[in-house]
Amino acid sequence: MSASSPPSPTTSGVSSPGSPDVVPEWNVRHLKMPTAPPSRISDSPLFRELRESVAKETVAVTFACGGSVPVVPSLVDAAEEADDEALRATSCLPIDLRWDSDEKATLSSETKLTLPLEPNTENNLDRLIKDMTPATFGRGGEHVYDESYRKALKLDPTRFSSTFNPYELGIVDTIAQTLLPSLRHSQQTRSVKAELYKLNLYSGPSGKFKAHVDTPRSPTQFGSLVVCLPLEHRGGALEVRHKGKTVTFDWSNSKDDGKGASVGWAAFYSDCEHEVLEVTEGHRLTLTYNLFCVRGNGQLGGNCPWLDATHLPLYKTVLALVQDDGWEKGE
Ligand SMILES: O=C(O)CCC(=O)C(=O)O
Ligand SMILES: [Fe+2]
Repeated sequence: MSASSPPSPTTSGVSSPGSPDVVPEWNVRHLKMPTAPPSRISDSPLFRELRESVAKETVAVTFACGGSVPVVPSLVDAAEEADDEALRATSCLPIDLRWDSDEKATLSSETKLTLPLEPNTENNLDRLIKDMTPATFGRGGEHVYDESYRKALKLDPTRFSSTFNPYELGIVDTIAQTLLPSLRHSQQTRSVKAELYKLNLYSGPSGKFKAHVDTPRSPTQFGSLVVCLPLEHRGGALEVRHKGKTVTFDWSNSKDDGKGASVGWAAFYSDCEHEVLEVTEGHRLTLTYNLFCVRGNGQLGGNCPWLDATHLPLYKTVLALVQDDGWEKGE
C-alpha cells in the first residue's frame, strides 16, 4: 500500500524502452526549474530560495513531514461510494484505547476510551490521567523530571494498546518516501519500522516540552513519529527546527471549530531540535514512535527463514521436475 506515490515520469524521468532493468524514475533532482521566467516572481528572493533548495539535495531540506487523517464514524460508505479501496487509507475510524490500571477492582469498561470522546466517558479520561505517570527526559545521562522543562504524563507501551495503526493508513510508507528518498532506487532495499514508544499527555494549562533533540535508541534509528489523537485542546503546537528553518504542526482543535475530528501526525529526523509549545486548554494526547531504517523485503532469495518454501503453490511441480530422471540426465 502506498499513500502517496510519486507522479508518473514526465520528460524529466529516465525511461528506457526495451530495458526492463531501468525503472522509469521520477526524481526531484532531475527536475529542471525554469530559468528566469519573464515575470517578476523569478526575481523574488523566495523563488530563488525555492529554486536553490530544489536544486540542492532534497533530503537536506525535507527534514520533517506530516499530515492529518479525518476520523469518520464508518469507512464502508465512503469506500463504496467511490468504489475505491484506496479511499480507506484517507480516513480512519474512531480510535479505541485500553490500558492497565494500578487501581484494584477497576472494570475493563473503565479503562477504555474511544476517541473522539464518546458522551459520558469523561470519568474514563480522568482514570487514564490517574494511571499515567510523570514523563521524564534525559539530562546529563539521567532521567529527570522537571516541570519547568517538560510537563507531561506518560504510559509505557507494555501498559496500553490502541487500534491506531500508522502502517494501515500509509503513514509509514509516506515517511519512507519522504524522509528516505535517496534509497528509493538503490540496490539495497530498506524499509521504515515504526516502533511504539510512549503514550503522552500534555494538559492545559502549561503542559509543554521545551526545545530538545531526541536521543536515538540505536544506530539505525533515524527519526521520530508523533501522532496526535483526536481530543480537544488549545495550544500545544509542535515546532521542528533544522538549519534555521522551522516547520510547525498545530493540531489544536475543538468541537466548535467546525473542522471535524482528525488524527494529526508529524515525523522528523533525529537531529532536529523540536519543542511542544504550551497547551493552554484541554488535553493533547499523543502516541510517539521511534523510526528505524531496516532491511527491506526486496531480496527474498537466500535470506528468508520465516518463509516455508514447501507451502508455495509451485513447490510440488518444481519438486517433481527435479526428481524426474530426465532432469538429472540433463535431457
Ligand atoms: O508530542 C510531541 O509533539 C513531541 C514529543 C517529544 O518531543 C518527545 O516525546 O520527545
Ligand atoms: Fe522529542
